[in-house]
Amino acid sequence: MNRLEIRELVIDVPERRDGQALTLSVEPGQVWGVLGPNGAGKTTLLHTLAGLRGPRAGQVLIDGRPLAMLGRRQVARILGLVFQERHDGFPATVRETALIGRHPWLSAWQMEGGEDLRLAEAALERLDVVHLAERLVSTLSGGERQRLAIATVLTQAPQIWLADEPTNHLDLHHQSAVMALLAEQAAEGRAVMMCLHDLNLAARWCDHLLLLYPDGEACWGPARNMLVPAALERLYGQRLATAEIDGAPVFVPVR
Ligand SMILES: Nc1ncnc2c1ncn2[C@@H]1O[C@H](COP(=O)(O)OP(=O)(O)OP(=O)(O)O)[C@@H](O)[C@H]1O
Repeated sequence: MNRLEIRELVIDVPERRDGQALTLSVEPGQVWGVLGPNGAGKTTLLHTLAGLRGPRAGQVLIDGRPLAMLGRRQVARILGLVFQERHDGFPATVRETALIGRHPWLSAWQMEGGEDLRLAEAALERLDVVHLAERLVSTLSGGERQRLAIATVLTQAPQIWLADEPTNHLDLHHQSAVMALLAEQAAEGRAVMMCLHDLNLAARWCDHLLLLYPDGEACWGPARNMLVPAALERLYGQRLATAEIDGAPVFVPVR
């Protein structure tokens, strides 16, 4: 089990003054949601946490060790990132793509073995794309691609999940299935942080929330403390009506 710690972190959003420094820990077993309007810096934060871009200030630590001091392979064995956007590099099938998740676990030139194939197959099955295993990725629909991206990270088997809008392109059933998968990952002792645009998915599935405001302001804490209608209305600049269904708050934008 690994914990992700953010210490006095100022993300580098181009052409924006320094935002509030973030200090928080994503503990094994926790599901964090990052909420904020377009351009608030959610993707920038996730990429900073994954070590893909540097912060303006502060540190990202895994189990107390600065991310910058860990090798890329070591990081890739611990931390998985579901990207918001993806581009086809070279023609590959769905199965070959899922198997890319095993690369951090293989030495240079080592072929994937039976256990790697088994993990990939199980992940494809779990994300409901196993029937597409032989298909070229370029032929997939948006939702099928999204499910493959998550299956690839599941094949990678990281202890820390960073997911950028994991429910993008998904129909209602697959949205629920993916949120249930991420909650299950946490219940098994992994740490999960995801960016979400859907407040209601966040309210139902996340136990902690980080609100990122477009001016760089931020607040974070247990979800029940963050799901305050006035704070959410200010976050999105949008009036909301609130109800409660199944014990979770539900927010609907109103005119
Ligand atoms: N290379 C760049 N040059 C200039 N501005 C950039 C660059 N990369 C990102 N930005 C800006 O940084 C801000 C934060 O972008 P980011 O993708 O992190 O936002 P986000 O909260 O994930 O948005 P969304 O909800 O639209 O996905 C945006 O205003 C974006 O236009």
